[in-house]
Amino acid sequence: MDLVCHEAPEWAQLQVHFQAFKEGFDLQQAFGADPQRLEKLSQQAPYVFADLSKNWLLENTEALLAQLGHARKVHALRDSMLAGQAINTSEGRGAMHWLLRTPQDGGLLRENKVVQAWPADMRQALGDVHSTLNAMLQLAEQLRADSRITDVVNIGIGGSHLGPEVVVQALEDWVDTGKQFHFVSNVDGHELGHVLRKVRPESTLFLIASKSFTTAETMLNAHSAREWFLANGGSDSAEDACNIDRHFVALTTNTEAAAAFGISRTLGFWDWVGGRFSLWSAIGLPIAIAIGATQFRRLLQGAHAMDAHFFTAPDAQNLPMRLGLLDVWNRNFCGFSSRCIAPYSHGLRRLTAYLQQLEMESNGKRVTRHGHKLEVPTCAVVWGEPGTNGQHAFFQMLHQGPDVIPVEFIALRDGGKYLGAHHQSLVINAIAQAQALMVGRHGEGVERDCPGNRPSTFLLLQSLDPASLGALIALYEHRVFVSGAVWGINSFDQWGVELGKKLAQELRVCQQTDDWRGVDPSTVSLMQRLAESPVNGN
Ligand SMILES: O=P(O)(O)OC[C@H]1O[C@H](O)[C@H](O)[C@@H](O)[C@@H]1O
Repeated sequence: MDLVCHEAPEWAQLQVHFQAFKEGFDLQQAFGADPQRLEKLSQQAPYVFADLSKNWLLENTEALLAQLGHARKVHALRDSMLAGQAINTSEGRGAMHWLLRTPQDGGLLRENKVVQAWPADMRQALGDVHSTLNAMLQLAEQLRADSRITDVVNIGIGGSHLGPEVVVQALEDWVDTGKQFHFVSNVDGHELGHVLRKVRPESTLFLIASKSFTTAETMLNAHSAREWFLANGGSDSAEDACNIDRHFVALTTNTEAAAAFGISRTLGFWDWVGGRFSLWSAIGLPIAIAIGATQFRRLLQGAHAMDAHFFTAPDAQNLPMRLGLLDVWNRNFCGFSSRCIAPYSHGLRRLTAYLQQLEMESNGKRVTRHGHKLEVPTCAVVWGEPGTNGQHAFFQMLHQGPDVIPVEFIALRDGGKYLGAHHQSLVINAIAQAQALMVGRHGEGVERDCPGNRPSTFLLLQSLDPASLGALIALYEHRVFVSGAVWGINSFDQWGVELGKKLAQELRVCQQTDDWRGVDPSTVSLMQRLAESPVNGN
């Protein structure tokens, strides 16, 4: 029987190792004691330079973590992922999002001999990936050239929203269509309503993005968008120029449901693409319309370079492996319950929201994939805001609060087309914050003193271009895989989110029948308050 993670002898070894930190570990002294510290704890991975040296790591911490990784069979699980095996055990599916960015001939995976010969089903899957990709990019180019379309409205939620939104925002300097992009996710009618106020049916393209094509929020928004379209001059007859066929496209694995909704143009994908890993699939259509086929392929190329790195680099130089193990170290041994993400980039302002789904929906679990209960914490809370804004808000707590919270800085070497002085100021602030967290301030009075010795990681991209962004996102995907594998959890399902959806449906039935049997008094009272009209604002 498989051991749960904390029963592994390597786990106990790391607990003993952590004792050294209790006896007083100081980051600045660690740099003094080892002139090679920076070199050992930093690396260049494809498109991403990473400096891990300001973390609570001793000379041999990473080696001990790598031993834990081996004991937890992280590499074997990685091989299973690569072989397309059903590592998403609770749903009986593979997790092959990496295949979505693999070139038709196997690219770097074949060059690096990761894949010698694809088995027939894998060849078939790769062929299907490329036919859909080609069809999607062709459609994207057609739509880009269609000057009658001025606005693209993506309706989707979770994985069918966050990835495309983050990428389109991040690559704003690469958006060259002259079209406006809108992302509607919330079932709160204000979001859709505010977009519909700005657009006209004859110049708007609606993308209905939903892997399942059953998600309540997306379906309600899609129905409302269609009603608005028909009520404002659009038609459901193919004979009219402004018709649903021309103005709605579905992005889904459930092509039948899309057809039943009345959308004939559908781009499909496969159940082995998890929602939060789907921006590389047909769900990426808004990205492809925004930046065009060539740049979309660059996004895939950057991610593929990171895939090949993850599948081939030795542990000591494998960035997703190092970061995934660092996450386990920080969470389980150092006891840090959250991690702050601070992208020093306006383009990456929604990256944290994206990572919250990627990390917390993947690894926010407390049983192993074999059904054993874990007695140790798993995924840290991921939170944050872009810098320098965060500095003028919650950074106070990072510097002087009683809890130690590791911070992850993400910065760009080249700031793009805007004023150099702005970019200099932005990046220098990021570097100075990482320095301040480490050195602290002492001897200036209790209120002013900052304890310092606070850990951080610094990720540096050359620029916010499609390939670098692809690599950055793939880095996070694989890092989450690594920590999930160490904890022994299935990082690819999300049963926890089902419960609230089911209860919302049940409450609707209670409300319709006015039958509240079995429902707790607090819930009943809230539901009844909803039904009452407010009196004097109370
Ligand atoms: O793409 P859809 O099927 O509409 O799903 C959208 C989202 O909703 C679900 O509740 C899941 O928590 C997410 O993983 C998913 O991305």
